[in-house]
Amino acid sequence: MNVWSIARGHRVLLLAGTILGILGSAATLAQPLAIGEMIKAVAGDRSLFVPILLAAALFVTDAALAAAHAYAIGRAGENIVFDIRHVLTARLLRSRTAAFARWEQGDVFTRMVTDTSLARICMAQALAQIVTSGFMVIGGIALMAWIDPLLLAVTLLCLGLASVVSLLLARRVRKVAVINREDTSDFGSALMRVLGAMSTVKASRAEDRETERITGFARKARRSGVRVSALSAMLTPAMNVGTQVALTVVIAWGMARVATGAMPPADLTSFMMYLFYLVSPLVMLFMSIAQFQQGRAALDRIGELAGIEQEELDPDAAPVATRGHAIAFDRVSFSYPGSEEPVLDTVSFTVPDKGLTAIVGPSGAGKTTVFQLIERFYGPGSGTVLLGGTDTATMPLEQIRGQIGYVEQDHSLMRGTIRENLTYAAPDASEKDIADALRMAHLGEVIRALPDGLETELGERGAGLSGGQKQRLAIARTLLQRPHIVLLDEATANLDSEAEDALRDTITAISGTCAVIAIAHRISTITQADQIIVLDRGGVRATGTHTELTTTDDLYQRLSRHQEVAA
Ligand SMILES: Nc1ncnc2c1ncn2[C@@H]1O[C@H](COP(=O)(O)OP(=O)(O)OP(=O)(O)O)[C@@H](O)[C@H]1O
Repeated sequence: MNVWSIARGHRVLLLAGTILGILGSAATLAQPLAIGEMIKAVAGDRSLFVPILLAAALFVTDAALAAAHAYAIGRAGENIVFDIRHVLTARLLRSRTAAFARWEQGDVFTRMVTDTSLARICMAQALAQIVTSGFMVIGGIALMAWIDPLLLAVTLLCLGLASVVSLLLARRVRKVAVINREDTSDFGSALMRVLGAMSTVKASRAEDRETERITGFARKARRSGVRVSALSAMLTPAMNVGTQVALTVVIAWGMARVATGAMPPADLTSFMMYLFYLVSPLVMLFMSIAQFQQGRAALDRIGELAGIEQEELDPDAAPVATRGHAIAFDRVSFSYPGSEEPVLDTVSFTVPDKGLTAIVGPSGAGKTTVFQLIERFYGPGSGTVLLGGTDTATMPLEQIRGQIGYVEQDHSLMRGTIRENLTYAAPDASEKDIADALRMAHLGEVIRALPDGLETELGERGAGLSGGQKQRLAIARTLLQRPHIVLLDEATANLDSEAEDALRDTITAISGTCAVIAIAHRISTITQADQIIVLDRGGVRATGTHTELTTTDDLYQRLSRHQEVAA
C-alpha cells in the first residue's frame, strides 16, 4: 500500500480546498490596497463609498473563502485517514500469522490510531497550509516591493533573521516529535500487554510494580512531550520579535520619509498592513513545514505496518477438487519462524472422513502446532499437509478454512452478546440452527436461564460465563459453520464430569457426520476415539485405539495413569 497514492485518490477535493485557500489569500492581500485607496480618498476629499464597499466585499469574501477552504481540506483529510484505516485494517486481518506475531499489539494500535491522525494533518492540512501560506508570503512580499523596495529590504532583513531561527527550531521540533511518538508508542505497548493479563497482574499482586513500570514509560513520553512543547513555544515568539523589530524600523523610517514627502501616507499604511498580514502566514508556513515533517515520520511508520506480509488469499480461485482422507500429514517437518528447533519432525498420519481422531502427548509435544498447519496459519518446512487428498499449499485459503471449524484452547470469545459470539462465523444462521447447536453443546438450558437469553452481553473474552460454558459456547459456534472437519483443542478440559459425559456424546454424534480431531488432555474423553495419535517431542510415537495403546505404548499408559489420578 502506498499511502501517497491514497491521498492522490482525493486530489480533486484537496486541490479545490487549496485553490479556495489561495483565492482567500488573494482577497486578504487586496485589503491593504483597498484601505490605501480609502486613505487617498480621504486625503483627496473624494467619495468614500466605493473604497468602503470594496473593502467590505473583500472582508466578506476572505471570510467565506477561508471557511470553505478549511471545510474542504478538513473533509479531504478525514477521507484520507478513513481510507488508510480501512486498507490497514484489511491488511492486518489478512496478514500472515508469522508476520503478525512479530508485531507488538500496542505498537500496531498506536500506528493505526495516532499515526493515521498525524498522517491526515500531514497530507491535507499541512500541505494545503504550505501552499496557501507560501502564496500569501510571496504575494505580500511582491506587493510590498511594489510599494517601497527600500522599506521591504529592511523588513526582510529583520524577518529573515527571525525566520532562520524559526527554521532551526522547526527542525528540532521535528526530531523531538519523532522521539515523542516512539515514547508514546512504548507506553501504549506496555499498557496493552498488561490490559491483556489483568487477572495475572492481580493474582501476582503486581499492580504496584506494573503501575510503576508503565508510569515509567508515561514519564518518558511526558519528558519528550514537554521538550516538543518548549521548542514549539519558542517558534511564534521568535517570529514575533522579528516582526516587532521590523515594525519599529518601518514606523520610524517610514514616518521620517512621509515627513519629507518621499512617501505618501497611504503607502505607509498599506505597507504596515502587509507587514502585519505577512507574519501570521510566515509562522504558519514554518509550523506547517514542521507538521509536514512530523507527519512524514508517521507516514513511514504506517507504511511499515502496511507492508506486513499477506496471506495468499484468492477468493476468486476455483476450489480445488478433493478426494481421499479428510486430512493427511505426509512426512511433515516444521519449525516456527526465527527458530531452528524443529517442533514437528517427519510427522505422518491420516484422518478419515468421518470419526474421532484424538491427539495426545505431553505438553509441548507439538499438538497445537499440528492444528496450526492444518489451518495453514503456517506452511510446513518440508513434507505435505493434505486436505481431501490435495496439498493445502495449492488450495485457496477460503476453501481450506471454509471446511474447518476450530475450537481454540482459549475459546477466543469476544465482547458482545451471546448471539453475536455464536453466529460470528455463520451470520446467516437460522433460529433453528442456533437452537440445535446450543442443544448439542448442552447450553440450551444455561442460556434460557439468563434473563436476557441470547442477547446477554458478555464482557472481554466472554467474561460473564464460566470456563466450561465459554468452551461449550465456542463449540456451538463451530457447529453452526457445519464444518467437514472439526478441530477441538482441549475442548473438554474445563467441563465437570456430567457436562463432559454429555459433550462426549455430542462429539461422538458429530464424528458420525464429519472428521473430528481432538487434542485431549483427559484420556477419559477420548477412550471411544476411532484412532489415537500419540505425539512426543515432535514425532508420532504410536497410533491405535485406546485398548491397543493401553497395552502397547508406555507413554500412553503413563498419560492415562496420570490423568486418572488427576481426574
Ligand atoms: N508461535 C510460536 N513461536 C515459536 N515457538 C512456538 C510457538 N508456538 C509454540 N511454540 C513452541 O512449539 C512447541 C510445541 O508447541 P505446541 O503448542 O504445539 O505444543 P502442545 O503439544 O500443544 O502443548 P500443550 O499441550 O502444552 O498445549 C513448544 O516447544 C512451543 O514452545
